[in-house]
Amino acid sequence: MTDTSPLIEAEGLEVKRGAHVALRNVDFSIRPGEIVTIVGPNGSGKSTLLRALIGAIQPSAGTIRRKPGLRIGYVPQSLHVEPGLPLTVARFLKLPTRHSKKAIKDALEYAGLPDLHDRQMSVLSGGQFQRVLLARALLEKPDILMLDEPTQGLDQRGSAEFYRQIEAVRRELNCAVLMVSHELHVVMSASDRVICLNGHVCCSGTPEIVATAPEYRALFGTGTKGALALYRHTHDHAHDHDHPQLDHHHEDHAI
Ligand SMILES: Nc1ncnc2c1ncn2[C@@H]1O[C@H](COP(=O)(O)OP(=O)(O)OP(=O)(O)O)[C@@H](O)[C@H]1O
Repeated sequence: MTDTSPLIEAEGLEVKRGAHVALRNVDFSIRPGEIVTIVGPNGSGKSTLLRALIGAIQPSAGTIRRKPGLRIGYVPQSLHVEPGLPLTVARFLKLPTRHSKKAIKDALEYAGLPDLHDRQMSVLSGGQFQRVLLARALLEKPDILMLDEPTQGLDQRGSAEFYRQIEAVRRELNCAVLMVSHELHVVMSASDRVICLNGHVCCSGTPEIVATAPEYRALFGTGTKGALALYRHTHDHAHDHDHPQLDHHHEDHAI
């Protein structure tokens, strides 16, 4: 039988950054194959939550349980690569752990970059660079992929394409996805569950439930309504089998 127990589970999490309490009383869990998105205003603790779940920051209270042997693929917001440094994509992907040529080729393919092997890192476009970071995370064969605002600096189309790639990766590799994003309209409709954070969990649930929650509206207003519907109209065919809980017949009601 498939094991659907949570990959990571946090209870009563409190995380301090210096004297500042960045997170308090946060409960969280993610199951195999789920796409969960964290939204919230600047400084609401989104990156802090991801870093605590990875184990990069110690919580000051509460517990985090990771499934034994859990493999996490982490895609950071950005990464500085010395511009003058001659470094091909393939070599970059071998740092710091060596991987076989085949593994690198597969990872680039999953990330949507089959031909970029020998390209210099310094000449990549923003979208290509983020996909290389995605390929690097995929090399770890993650049970869960964590992305911290991975489309910063990409234009709207570039980020929509990036998120579609993430959905394709999830389908093919069957990994869970936990991401932080500001692009509510794109990301919320692609998620199974959305968590709205503001130092604590304001509200959480399916994109529809969160978009209509008063706590969410107090933070973001109702401005995502049109964009959320628009994205659905454009992409609902591709998403139907992935998100059976999304009912496309009710797009006109007030979300
Ligand atoms: N090293 C640190 N020392 C002190 N305070 C910190 C540190 N890192 C983060 N903080 C504070 O913790 C809070 C949460 O920061 P975090 O980066 O998690 O927010 P975020 O929701 O990811 O923000 P953004 O959307 O702007 O990226 C912020 O108020 C921030 O100023």
